[in-house]
Amino acid sequence: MIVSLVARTPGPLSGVEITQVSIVASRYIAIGLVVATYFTWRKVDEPSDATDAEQQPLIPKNPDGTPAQSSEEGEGSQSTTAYGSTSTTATSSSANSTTGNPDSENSTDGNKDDKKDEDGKAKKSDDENTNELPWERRERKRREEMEKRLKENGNWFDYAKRFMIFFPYIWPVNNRPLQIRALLVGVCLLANNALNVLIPRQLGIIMDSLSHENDKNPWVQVIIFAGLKFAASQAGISLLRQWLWIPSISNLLESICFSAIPMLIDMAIAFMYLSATFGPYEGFITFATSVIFLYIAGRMISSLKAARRGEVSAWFEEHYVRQAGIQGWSTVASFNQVGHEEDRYSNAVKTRVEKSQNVYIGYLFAYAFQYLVLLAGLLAGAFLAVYQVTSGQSTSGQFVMLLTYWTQLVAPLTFFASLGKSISKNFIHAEQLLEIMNTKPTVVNKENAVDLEFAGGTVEFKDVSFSYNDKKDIVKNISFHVPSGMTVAFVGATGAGKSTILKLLDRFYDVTEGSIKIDGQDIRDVDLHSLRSRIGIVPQAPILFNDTIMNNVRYAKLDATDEDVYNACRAAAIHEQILGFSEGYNSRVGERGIKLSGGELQRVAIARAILKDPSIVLLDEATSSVDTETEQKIQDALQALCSGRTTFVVAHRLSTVMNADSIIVISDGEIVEQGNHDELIQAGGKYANLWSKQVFTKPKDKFKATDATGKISDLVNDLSVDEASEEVAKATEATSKAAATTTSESISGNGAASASGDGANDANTAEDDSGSETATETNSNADRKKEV
Ligand SMILES: Nc1ncnc2c1ncn2[C@@H]1O[C@H](COP(=O)(O)OP(=O)(O)OP(=O)(O)O)[C@@H](O)[C@H]1O
Repeated sequence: MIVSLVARTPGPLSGVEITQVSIVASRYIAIGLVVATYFTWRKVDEPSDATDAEQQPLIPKNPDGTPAQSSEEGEGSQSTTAYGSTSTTATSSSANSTTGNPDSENSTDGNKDDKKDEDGKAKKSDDENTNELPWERRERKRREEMEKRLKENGNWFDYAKRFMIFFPYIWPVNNRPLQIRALLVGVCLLANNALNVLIPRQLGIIMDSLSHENDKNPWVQVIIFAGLKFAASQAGISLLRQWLWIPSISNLLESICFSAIPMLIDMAIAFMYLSATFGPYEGFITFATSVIFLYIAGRMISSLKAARRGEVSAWFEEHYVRQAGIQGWSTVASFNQVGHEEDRYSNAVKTRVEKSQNVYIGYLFAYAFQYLVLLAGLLAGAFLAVYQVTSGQSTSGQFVMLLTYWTQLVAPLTFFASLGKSISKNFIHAEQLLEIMNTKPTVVNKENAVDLEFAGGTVEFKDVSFSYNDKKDIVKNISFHVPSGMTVAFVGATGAGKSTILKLLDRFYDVTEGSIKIDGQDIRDVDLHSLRSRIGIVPQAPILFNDTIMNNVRYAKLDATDEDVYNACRAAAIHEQILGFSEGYNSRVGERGIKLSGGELQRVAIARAILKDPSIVLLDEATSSVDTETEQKIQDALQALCSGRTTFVVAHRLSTVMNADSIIVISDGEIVEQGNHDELIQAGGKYANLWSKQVFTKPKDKFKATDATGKISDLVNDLSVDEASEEVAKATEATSKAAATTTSESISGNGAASASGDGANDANTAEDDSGSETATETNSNADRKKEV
């Protein structure tokens, strides 16, 4: 077009030529807008570089690059015994001897660390955080950018602006080839716009050349027409565009970029071109028709928005009911509720279908009305053109061009109406996504949080209270100090808050009051990633992904070799069993690990923790579902895992925690007793009470053992015969002592009396938590701040 304008004979520009120049100008403006938008957004993200994220292993390394173990072993080995070992004297003395000192030491450490933190903060700017991998930095920046944008106001502009937070997810950030493709796609779209006007124009030229209204060669004009049609066909620019845009990024973006924007450009061109050819009235009619059409389409869409929202929620409800039924199939089957579930699902489907039908009917009426508007516009435009042709102001070829152009214009307009529907649908879905993205996590990194500086793993809980929902305190003002490498066990009634304490340490939740410190650093001040990379947890109910066993175990350390995984599984006493599965390590475990037994699930979780090689170990009922023999094997592995590392164990089976360096008895969120096994048995309080119940069989127990030796007939726990006899003797002695002191001691004696009564006299009596707790609580409140 430019070439033909340059090559033309000099003279004033005709209306058509002015239009052509305008078209070219509008294209460049459009390209300019696209480029400007790109550069505005580009500031949000870092440019890619050779050391880019995607090329790096996903597993973060220790800051010092050394294996976690090496830095801790020195300290841990001083006073440490393995999990399950019984260096009680050393432990308690070391623990007790530091009752005052570590506090002061820690506070000094804390001050030092605080200072260090401040220095660190001053030294390191955000971008200079050398411990941060490029992909982490980019993620963080995106998050920050997103947070900035998440400001909700009521007007339309802000509503649209809120969706800009999706931009980094739909634009190929840091992918230069894809960005170039996107720009080429823009060029293709503009070429399509040009073709939309050139084809009808060419048709008019052919008509005029045939009727000798111009002196052009009709043969050549037909060839040019064929060339333009080819370019506009599925084999032309459209094919090129689709090839360039194979990586589809999002429906919404495609709809806007490939349909809405080109259509707006088409409208602008049509207005200018028809004004130049038939005069301003024709252009005005076209413009007015388009605007009225789009206005009505917009109104219809917004009036149907509520119905669409209803349809989307019905769709989600249907999906939820189906998923819940499938996931809980065993509950459904065992409670004979298949019929109930079928009804629930069919009701959900019925509701969704009804809502869909309402929306569909609404759209049908909207389309019909929009069609009438278009028809009225065409009629008005055609009447005006007919008048101009009959009055000699225009040629018949131009009339043909008008009709053809109108048809071409109607197609994108009608498409735009349906596009409005899909855009509105996408926005409604995007709203739901926005809601999720707007939900702030309860635990987040503090601004400029620094990495945890690990120095052995000393853990301190200071006046910690916590509640899940502000209504009831689950953990109440607890304090204890655990020197590095020690093993601490939490025991107590179900629901007492034991698991919650472990979750607080792993910072799944932040404490409501008080503080938790690791090596003198408040865990709220350290980077969450650096904290969790130090902690390995075996949860009470481990959840596996619906993937192979190999991938599930490897999840703890994505770059672990197969051999590493085998070793971890061997240590967790599950290797042989996995080999026995039909596809060995490649067997899939099903949704949440449903295809594994409870014991297998726990052992896979233990293998995962072993593979992670953490510095602090949290075992929450880690072996509750395995049989005694297997547990014995796992204990060896756990012993190796916990050796030299600060370990927290929650267990109901007391035989698994009796060798811990310190045992803390929790009742209703409070520490009611603490000490090692012997001390607690001697104290004859709640622990002795629990112990005696686990050691003795109940007199009325119809499963009382009747083996040949008869020696172990009184034992119900999983201790060896010798151990058991010894423990029974100890327990009996302790409980008798406690009973003897009952009469003379008023406060601590209540607990002892309860233990004695329960344990020695009536082992079958149901556990009287409240009775014995009052006394022991009072007694142990004074000791609450005692160190482990
Ligand atoms: N996410 C949560 N939201 C609200 N309450 C919770 C949540 N998790 C646990 N709780 C409540 O907190 C209390 C303590 O739970 P926790 O799991 O810590 O007990 P526990 O001593 O470990 O019990 P168990 O021995 O049965 O595992 C319980 O009453 C429980 O209902």
